[in-house]
Amino acid sequence: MKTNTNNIVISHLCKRHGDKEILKDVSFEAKQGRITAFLGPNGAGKSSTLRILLGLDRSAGTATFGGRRYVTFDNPLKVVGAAFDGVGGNISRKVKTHLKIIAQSNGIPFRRVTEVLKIVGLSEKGNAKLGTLSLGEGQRLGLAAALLGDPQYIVLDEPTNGLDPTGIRWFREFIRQQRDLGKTVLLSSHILSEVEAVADDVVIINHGKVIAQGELHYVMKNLESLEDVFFSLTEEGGQ
Ligand SMILES: Nc1ncnc2c1ncn2[C@@H]1O[C@H](COP(=O)(O)OP(=O)(O)OP(=O)(O)O)[C@@H](O)[C@H]1O
Repeated sequence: MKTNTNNIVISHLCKRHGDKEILKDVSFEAKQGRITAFLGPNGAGKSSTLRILLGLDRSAGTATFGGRRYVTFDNPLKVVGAAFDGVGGNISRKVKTHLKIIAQSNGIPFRRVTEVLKIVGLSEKGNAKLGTLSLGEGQRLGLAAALLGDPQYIVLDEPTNGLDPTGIRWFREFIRQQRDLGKTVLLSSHILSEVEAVADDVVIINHGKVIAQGELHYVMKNLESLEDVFFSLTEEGGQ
């Protein structure tokens, strides 16, 4: 049987900040063609894990894309698309220019800028200045930047933060399309109900420790919602 290698594999991450152990042997996989939601309350360790995955921080253990660490890719944007909070960039710069600068520094043709603006529904905003974008438009621009290199892996930290109901609906449709294209999607959230509708698999982290993982319907068992799952697990000693 052919094994699928386009998975994100997080393996035995351990991390301390001073006396505080913030990641305690964190291990899980995000599989190709599936949406994996990485869930947990504020301060649980989600961003710390994603930062290590994206080579922005170090720790014991390994975090790889298809068996390779992020820092080993020559043109990472062509392999991994990531969006963390905020767009960054000069607020007086045009949306198109912002994306062109990212494209240029990653060997991506400019025509891709028009394509990604269309994918995220921002075609009309190409000449708008970054500083004039709404929160939701900024989120879409972050996604556009992540998609520039048509990456296999999509890693999004709190992608629905600040989106209104229309934006959340749009995002769900968008991320399902990416999954159906065969991408490996990992997204973090502390708002369980916002990812419940799209997640195939879930990983729940609390106090730096993975307390549950598996297919959404398996983890939810007979409970009504992920909120119920989360509270039942943490009340039973998820510390
Ligand atoms: N540089 C640092 N120095 C000290 N403590 C840190 C540092 N970075 C993170 N932490 C701590 O590590 C823990 C995990 O933080 P992290 O940002 O990974 O959580 P999170 O699950 O992403 O939370 P949120 O949903 O609020 O973004 C927190 O207790 C945080 O205070």
